[in-house]
Amino acid sequence: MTDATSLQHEIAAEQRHVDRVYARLDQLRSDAARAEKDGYRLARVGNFGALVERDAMVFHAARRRHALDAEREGLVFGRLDLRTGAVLHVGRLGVRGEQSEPLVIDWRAPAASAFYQATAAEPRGVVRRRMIQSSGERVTGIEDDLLDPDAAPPGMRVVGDGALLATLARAKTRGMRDIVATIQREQDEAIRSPATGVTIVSGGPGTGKTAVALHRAAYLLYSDRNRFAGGGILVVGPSGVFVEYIASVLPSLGEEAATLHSLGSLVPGFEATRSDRAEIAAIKGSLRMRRVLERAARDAVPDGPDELRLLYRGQLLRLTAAELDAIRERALPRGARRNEVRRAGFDGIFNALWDQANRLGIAGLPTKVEFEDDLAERPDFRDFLRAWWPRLHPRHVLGWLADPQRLRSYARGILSHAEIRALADAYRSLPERGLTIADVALLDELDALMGRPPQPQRRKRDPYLVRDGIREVTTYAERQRAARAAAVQRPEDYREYAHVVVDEAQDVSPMQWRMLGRRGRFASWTVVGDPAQTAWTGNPGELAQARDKALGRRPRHEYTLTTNYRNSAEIFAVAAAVIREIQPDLPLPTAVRSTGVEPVALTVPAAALPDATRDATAALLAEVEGTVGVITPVPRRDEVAGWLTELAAPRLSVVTSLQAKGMEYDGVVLVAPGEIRADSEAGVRTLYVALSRATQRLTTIDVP
Ligand SMILES: Nc1ncnc2c1ncn2[C@@H]1O[C@H](COP(=O)(O)OP(=O)(O)OP(=O)(O)O)[C@@H](O)[C@H]1O
Repeated sequence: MTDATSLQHEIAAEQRHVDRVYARLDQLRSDAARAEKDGYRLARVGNFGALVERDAMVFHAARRRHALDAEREGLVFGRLDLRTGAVLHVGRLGVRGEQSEPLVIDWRAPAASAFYQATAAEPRGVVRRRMIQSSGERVTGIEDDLLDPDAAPPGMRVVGDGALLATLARAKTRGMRDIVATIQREQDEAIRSPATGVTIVSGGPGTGKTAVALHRAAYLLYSDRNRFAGGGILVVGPSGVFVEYIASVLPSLGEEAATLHSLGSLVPGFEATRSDRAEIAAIKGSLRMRRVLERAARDAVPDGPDELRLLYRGQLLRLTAAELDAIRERALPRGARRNEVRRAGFDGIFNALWDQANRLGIAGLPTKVEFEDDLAERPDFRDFLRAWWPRLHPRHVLGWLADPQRLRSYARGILSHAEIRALADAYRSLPERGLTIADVALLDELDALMGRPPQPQRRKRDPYLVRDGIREVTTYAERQRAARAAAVQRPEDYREYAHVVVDEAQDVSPMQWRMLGRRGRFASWTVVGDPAQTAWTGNPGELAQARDKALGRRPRHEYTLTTNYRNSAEIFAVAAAVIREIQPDLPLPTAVRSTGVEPVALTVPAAALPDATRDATAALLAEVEGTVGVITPVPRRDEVAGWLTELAAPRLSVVTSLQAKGMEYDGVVLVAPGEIRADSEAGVRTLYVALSRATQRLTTIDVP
């Protein structure tokens, strides 16, 4: 038999199995749909036992039907032939036949781990591992690894030459793809790391850290659904662009119980996308900001009343600015939260006025309680209290930093003069340009410092209320559904996640670690990053301290990934040379794929930059099938996007070097790399990130 007929023969054999799986799937799906309907019919029988039965039936049937639909595409992707003679198929979902025999094993199940873990050196009972590629329901290719030739039965065929490389070479869509069929051993170990404690995954560019983090979320949800779907999994990435890029992976793994956020969107109501320059980010991210904010959170409100004058029974009662400040400070001892102790402030005012009224010997003074009631009824007095101690939103207090005088008084002795000047400059544009990503962590800190204003008591949620007006929840299934809906719409400031995944962790500042820590107090963690790619130029000691505090004393499990699956070897060589300039001994991953195409490096006069960028972008759009990213220095993003309006296409993105973090494109045009390099102390590292985004083609265009 020739290689080609041998391959066709094997494909046909796998197709038979795959057909059987889909036929069974259709049967299960219609069973599930029928069970759902029957469940509802059972309700009419009306006895309690029938209702419980119906509940379970409807709930499981609906969930199952949903899973079957979501995972249909390319359901079966692997096969193991074991020494024992047994054959296992591995897929996105477990499917059993009519006699309960496993037709497909879920990739997350322990029995499937050999599919990812077995190697020729350590075959773990696997003789042949087969990857099955399909398009829809049709098997299109097979790639085999013979792991234990001595145990191979006569006639066992081995075909193909590398599913991984074939997959890697395929063009990308805008979103990240799931790698479930080709997870590599070292990645699998990190994915299946214990569910408790902190799992730390590091590795150079393109080693699959993000892919691992997302598959780990899916794995955790599978291994302990109650715990992780109940509490929820929070996945945090650096930017909105990045979160959009990875968002498609989790649902495609069948998991929707995860909440995705960027560091700029973690505080409800805010969606910051703007980055600060590195030296400003270093100030805003420093733990010293906590002390600056503490002072702000205790300060008098701008434009608040600076004295109180009140006529009471013909006598003037008066509190001066100094007296008002003293009352505020007494009512707000260190550690007290301003929004929560308003009442104490008001009591301070009543007491001071009462003492004064007594001192003045006002005729016919009523009891203290009546005196307070008298005052409380007066609109002018109520207006005073509201203006003097308003309920403050963190956004108001952060806004005070835009006033250089206030900023100076809060930061004196904490930040250096130069830092205060730089920060004042940066905050001058706050009213027009809005928050930056780094500001969001400061808002969160202020929120923690000031507390929530006491809210009017909400009416308790009626557990039997399904939706407006529909109160009849009689089934377990409906309650489950209602509970799940509630879980997805967790309260806005939900902070009790069961697991927190932090991607691009090298860029999380100390203040951002505090923000994350508040959301993961009861969580286990997966922290994924590459220190060589950091843009952080602040104090490294502070960073380690804040991170350790957020992660607590939980046991740590560390993994390092060593193969770069993204870049062609030619492209990674250029990126590697750049990082070697500052870290000659840094262990770098090995890029496994060679395209034979060298990156193009152009230098053009500044005036020619727009044309050169346009030409290079058009050329890459023609050369690659998938996405093209144009990466620019931060201040140039909009200008460069303006040059490219005629080329606008869904597969073309223009992003800053900071937004490019974690991203991947088939072709990359890097504009003005020299400016990125010179931008800050972290410039070389940011350039390293930008140079390692492309899978196939890279063109850099510098200006002299
Ligand atoms: N086992 C694998 N099979 C197929 N593709 C893979 C595998 N591992 C990683 N990849 C692909 O390699 C690319 C890089 O992966 P990913 O973005 O997760 O890397 P990373 O380590 O997070 O990179 P960076 O640090 O540069 O942001 C992605 O396209 C991913 O799908």
